[in-house]
Amino acid sequence: MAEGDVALRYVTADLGYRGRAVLRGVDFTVRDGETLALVGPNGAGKSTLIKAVLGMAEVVSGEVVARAPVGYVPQIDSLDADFPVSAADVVLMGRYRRIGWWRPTGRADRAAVRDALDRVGLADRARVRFGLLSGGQRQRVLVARAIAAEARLLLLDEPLNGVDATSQEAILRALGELTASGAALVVSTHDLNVAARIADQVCLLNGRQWAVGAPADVLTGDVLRQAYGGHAIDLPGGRALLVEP
Ligand SMILES: Nc1ncnc2c1ncn2[C@@H]1O[C@H](COP(=O)(O)OP(=O)(O)OP(=O)(O)O)[C@@H](O)[C@H]1O
Repeated sequence: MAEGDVALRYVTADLGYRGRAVLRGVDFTVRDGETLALVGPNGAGKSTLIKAVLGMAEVVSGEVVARAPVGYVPQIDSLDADFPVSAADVVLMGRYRRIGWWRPTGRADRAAVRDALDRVGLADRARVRFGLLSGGQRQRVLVARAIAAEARLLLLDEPLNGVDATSQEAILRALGELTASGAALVVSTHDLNVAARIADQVCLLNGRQWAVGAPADVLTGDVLRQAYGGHAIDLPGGRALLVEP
């Protein structure tokens, strides 16, 4: 298979806040049609790596080059669920970059919203208030918003965190369709089984980039033991590993 165009590249990047790096040595490339999974313990720097693309964290040194337009799916608990809008309204926000928020929405926008909700299995929830949906359904709406935006590079921060099994499968199916259509994805996850299942590359973080490569090369006991000092982790294939500090 021919290699896709570069969608995202980190070049020996140190990332952080107010001039202080919290994550060092990030160095990888994601191409069209590829999924890169970000894994690592709490506080490893997964969100920071994603936020550096969006200008929400600082590139202290090195370089981060992303191809626009970028879609971002934030952690669900960072949102105000009482927001008085419907699921369809939230998805429509993904179109604002294209139509300008002050312009009336057209038929094509409404069709794009319906299609995006359908792709995450929520076509029948379009008019339901966002805050009345379950956590998993809200997460699916946010994925639909990124789909409606027609972004070619999507950054998803823990999209499966606290999500029920039905929503998890709907989200993973939608992500698979996005990469099949040529989008590049970066997905952070605590779940190494999910990483092994969806990723072409896995990037293992803990304050610095410990490893990046094919899942079979990165998700090994030896590599994980080094990066996750003092944590119990679930390995792909249902095995568990207790890591001594
Ligand atoms: N706005 C901020 N200002 C300063 N430091 C921050 C800020 N946000 C995060 N950090 C610090 O950066 C480090 C990495 O945090 P980050 O949220 O990127 O990790 P994470 O891997 O996403 O963690 P989690 O899995 O718990 O969400 C942590 O030490 C955190 O305290």
